[in-house]
Amino acid sequence: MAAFTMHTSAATSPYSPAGTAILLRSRSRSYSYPTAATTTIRVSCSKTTVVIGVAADSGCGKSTFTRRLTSVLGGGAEPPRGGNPNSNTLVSDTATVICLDDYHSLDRAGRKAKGVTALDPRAIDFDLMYQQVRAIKDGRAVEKPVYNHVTGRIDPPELITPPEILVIKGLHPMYDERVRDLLDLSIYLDISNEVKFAWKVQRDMAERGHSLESIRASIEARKPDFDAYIEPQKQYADAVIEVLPTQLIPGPGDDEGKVLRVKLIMKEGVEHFAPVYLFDEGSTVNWIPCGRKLSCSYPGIRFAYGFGTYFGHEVSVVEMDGQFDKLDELIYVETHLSNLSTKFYGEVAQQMLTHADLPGSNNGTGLFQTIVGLKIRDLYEQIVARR
Ligand SMILES: Nc1ncnc2c1ncn2[C@@H]1O[C@H](COP(=O)(O)OP(=O)(O)OP(=O)(O)O)[C@@H](O)[C@H]1O
Ligand SMILES: O=C(CO)[C@H](O)[C@H](O)COP(=O)(O)O
Repeated sequence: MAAFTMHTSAATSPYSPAGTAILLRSRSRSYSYPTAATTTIRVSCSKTTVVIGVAADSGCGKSTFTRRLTSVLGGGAEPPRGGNPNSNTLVSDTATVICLDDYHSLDRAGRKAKGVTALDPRAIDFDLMYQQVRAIKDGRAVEKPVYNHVTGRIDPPELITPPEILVIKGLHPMYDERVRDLLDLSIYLDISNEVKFAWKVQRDMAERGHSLESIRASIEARKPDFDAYIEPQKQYADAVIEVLPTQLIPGPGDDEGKVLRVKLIMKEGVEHFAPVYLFDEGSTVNWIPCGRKLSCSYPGIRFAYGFGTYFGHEVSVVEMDGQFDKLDELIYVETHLSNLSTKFYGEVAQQMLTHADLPGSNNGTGLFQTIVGLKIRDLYEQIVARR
């Protein structure tokens, strides 16, 4: 159920530190962390690991998003050299992406024996997840376990050294309060049931030979735990990319789930994260860009911009329904969006063209993932500059 309403209420920043400073020293920096009595945070360091959380159900675009993100950050992302061929980690010059599946405390057989799904917190070692993310943020390397998706077992650990940006992607990056508090920005990819089903069919039926019935059964089997443990995390997200069926096709709509209505919901008041807007900040806008400058075939394209509340937080929302015919014309749309955190004119369009082969490159999923990637780069640069 969508939690976005057009009322207003007080914004709450997830970052409201309070406490007395305790000085900790790590390899290349010194920090002072808050405890219970003052609001002082003193930080001086030569190296900073910014931590980003990306949450979504399985098969909902986390890997696609992190590929776009590492590209925006620069340099190719690859599994650790010479390591486990089934590693779930990606390392680039700037960022390391770890997959939280690696913190499964129960392997596939263990989950089966106990009758719990991979979404159930009992299958996850949150203590270790917290300790290791905390350590990396503090500039210390860790030996992280590896969950092997080929064998379904937990492999020997791999070394993770502190990068400039650590992305933790998976089912539960915002589930545990201790881990959540380590995040400098949190993203939730909110894929509606209809679209999730269409994507699963596309991947698991076309590419993996599963039957329609087995795909339906697997989604149904995970749904209670998804509703209980995964979806509630979206209330903590600083940005949500919500993917819904189109409203541009009347009647039964688009039953292949190819034409999508995508919303970028951005919390107000988040440090270093200024929401993107269309035309005029704070107004309500409906825009059909099709015409001389943007080619649109049926069913066209519609943008909207407005604000409201999401789980009690003030938010701005940019929405795109439909798909682009010609990606090189996207620059026309880009010029009407502000606060994009681009470094040069046309950077969004350039990123979208570079990754035209990734799923969602012709619609709002690719557009908003790219924009969130640029915002993360900007957030990182602001944090480093401040420190
Ligand atoms: N924006 C999109 N548009 C269309 N299909 C998409 C989109 N994003 C993802 N998909 C489909 O979902 C599949 C899974 O995407 P991706 O690997 O990025 O998800 P994931 O959350 O990392 O999955 P997993 O957790 O299973 O590794 C893709 O192969 C594609 O079929
Ligand atoms: O939801 C998942 C995470 O994306 C996987 O189902 C979970 O990690 C278990 O993996 P596998 O099915 O390979 O044992």
